[in-house]
Amino acid sequence: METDLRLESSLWVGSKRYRAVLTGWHFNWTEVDKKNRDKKTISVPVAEVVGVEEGRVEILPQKSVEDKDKDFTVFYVKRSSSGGSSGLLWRLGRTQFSCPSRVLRDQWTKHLRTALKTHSPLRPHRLLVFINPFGGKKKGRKIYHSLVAPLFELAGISSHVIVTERANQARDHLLKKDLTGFDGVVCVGGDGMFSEMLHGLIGRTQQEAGLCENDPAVTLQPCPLHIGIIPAGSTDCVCYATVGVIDPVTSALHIVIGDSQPLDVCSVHHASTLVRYSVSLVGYGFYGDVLAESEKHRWMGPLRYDYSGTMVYLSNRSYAGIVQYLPADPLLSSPRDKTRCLSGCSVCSRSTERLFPHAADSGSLYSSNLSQFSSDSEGEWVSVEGRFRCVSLTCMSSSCPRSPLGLSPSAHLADGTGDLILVWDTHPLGFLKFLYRHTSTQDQFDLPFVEVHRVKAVRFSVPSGKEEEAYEEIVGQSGGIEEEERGYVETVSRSGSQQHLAERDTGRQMTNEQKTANPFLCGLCCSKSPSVSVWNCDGEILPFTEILCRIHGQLVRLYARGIEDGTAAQHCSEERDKCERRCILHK
Ligand SMILES: CCCCCCCCCCCCC/C=C/[C@@H](O)[C@H](CO)NC(=O)CCCCCCCCCCCCCCC
Ligand SMILES: Nc1ncnc2c1ncn2[C@@H]1O[C@H](COP(=O)(O)OP(=O)(O)OP(=O)(O)O)[C@@H](O)[C@H]1O
Ligand SMILES: [Ca+2]
Repeated sequence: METDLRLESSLWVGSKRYRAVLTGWHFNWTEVDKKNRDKKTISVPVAEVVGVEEGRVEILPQKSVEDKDKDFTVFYVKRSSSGGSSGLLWRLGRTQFSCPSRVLRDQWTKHLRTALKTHSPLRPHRLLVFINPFGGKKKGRKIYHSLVAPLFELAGISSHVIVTERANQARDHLLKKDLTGFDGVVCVGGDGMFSEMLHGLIGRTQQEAGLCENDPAVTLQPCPLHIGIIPAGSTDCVCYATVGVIDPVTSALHIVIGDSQPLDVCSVHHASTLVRYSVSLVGYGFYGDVLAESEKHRWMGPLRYDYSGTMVYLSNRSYAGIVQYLPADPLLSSPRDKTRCLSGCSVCSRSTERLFPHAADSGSLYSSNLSQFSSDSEGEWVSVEGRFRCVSLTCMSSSCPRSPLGLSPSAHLADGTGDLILVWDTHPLGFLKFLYRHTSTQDQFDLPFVEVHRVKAVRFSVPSGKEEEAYEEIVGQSGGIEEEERGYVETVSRSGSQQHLAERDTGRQMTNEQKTANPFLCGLCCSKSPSVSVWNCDGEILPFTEILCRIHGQLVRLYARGIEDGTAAQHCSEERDKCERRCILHK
């Protein structure tokens, strides 16, 4: 195959002559000039070629073709530094080549297109795109049509575009409508839109596999369709943590070339019922309170989090809780090992083999009880009880512009584990120090009141008496809660089985239980500190306090490749054949 695809000839770019070579994996061109003594070569991996067109072609600001019959144009991924973000920006590179004859031109275009098909098997041909017209600065439509659609067209991708008219439309579409022929789904929006893709695709996949999502012990079926995220929200944490930059063109190029990044997902259950899925944060205490408070100030836009964060910090709260966790195998990795999960991470690659040892035979999908979450090398459930400033569980680093290394800088995107961060009650300055360290490279876990554990599952409950106490507080303040306010949990009938999914618009519809759990919504400045907080699940308030979380390794796949480290990318371009994508030591 390799030798079949090899092509070598002289080509011209402008007035300069080049020696161009296409091997199976790379397309290189080197200027044939005595002055080019160190033989500087431009080398593009075939997997990063976006498209090949006959003639001299431009696509921006609009497509134009000058049909010179000895010319062809190659479009490819070009990297540039992102100035501050952790990853690299991708741009569309373009080179117009001239051949000595039309026959040779046709040979080049044919060989390049065959190489693309052979070496990029996951490139999408047909995509289902959902645009949230109200996400972020309400620029979703413009971003898609001006920056993304031209790239899809260039790459020969046909897309079916749906501009949403209501919340959960995209999720419902993925759950119920015909998805035949699509290779992937794309959301143009923020974390909330991504969450709709997540719930729609996971739900649909389990429904088709006949699996019950409510049972935390069931091994869920990984989703066959890839998810692409075009960031256009006010919070784009999932995009930032999986690509390293928030940039629609970079994300569109990852989609076009069919990059594939598996992602761990956490299922959150209450009383044998699935409540939600999460990829970035399941947080109680501080992060729950910030979210609850911020719902009242939506008009402030993204600033509402800083305002609410300050208000909640000043209210100086801590909460009693019992946290039980199932540790992951400590021999595989540690949340304090100072590594970072980067593109091609070896910890995640090894996890793929561990998580799917017999990918071919789909043996036993069920395990009968929670103890079977763990293998022999992993420990037993550990239980701790006390007062916490916050309890956070994250499946990945959860890096974002506000915190460039994230909640857990050494967490992995696809290792089948999550990091549980316990911040015990402490004095206000200590807690401020903890928060502040998220904004720099200082280790937020190197504090005496902070613990971090790599886990596979977590249970949370409040010591007996606390929930009743909280209920008394609310009833005392509000004069009681009306019965008709019940009905927060939506019942969805799927393939004959009744499943409960918590409705998304939590700030607007709440049960008694949630009101009980959320005294914040009754005013921040209560005379007495509340006994219970709420859970923040990827930006949604959960209607329950007692939950069980389980991490499902590599349940979904994104059109991404993890964060590319600047120095590693340089190394790759110089020594591509030897380049091993890996986790490198952080700092
Ligand atoms: C002194 C500076 C401290 C800065 C502390 C920065 C910590 C930043 C940690 C960011 C963690 C993001 C986790 C991702 C969650 C997403 O799945 C979710 C959906 O988009 N976003 C949120 O829930 C939105 C949650 C947003 C939480 C923001 C918290 C901001 C706290 C500001 C505290 C200021 C204290 C000042 C005291 C004088
Ligand atoms: N047409 C629509 N009308 C109203 N809400 C919608 C619509 N389409 C999607 N949504 C909902 O809007 C929510 C927020 O959208 P998204 O995440 O794209 O933007 P965002 O600006 O980052 O969000 P947030 O306001 O939560 O920060 C999503 O949870 C989604 O369910
Ligand atoms: Ca993980």
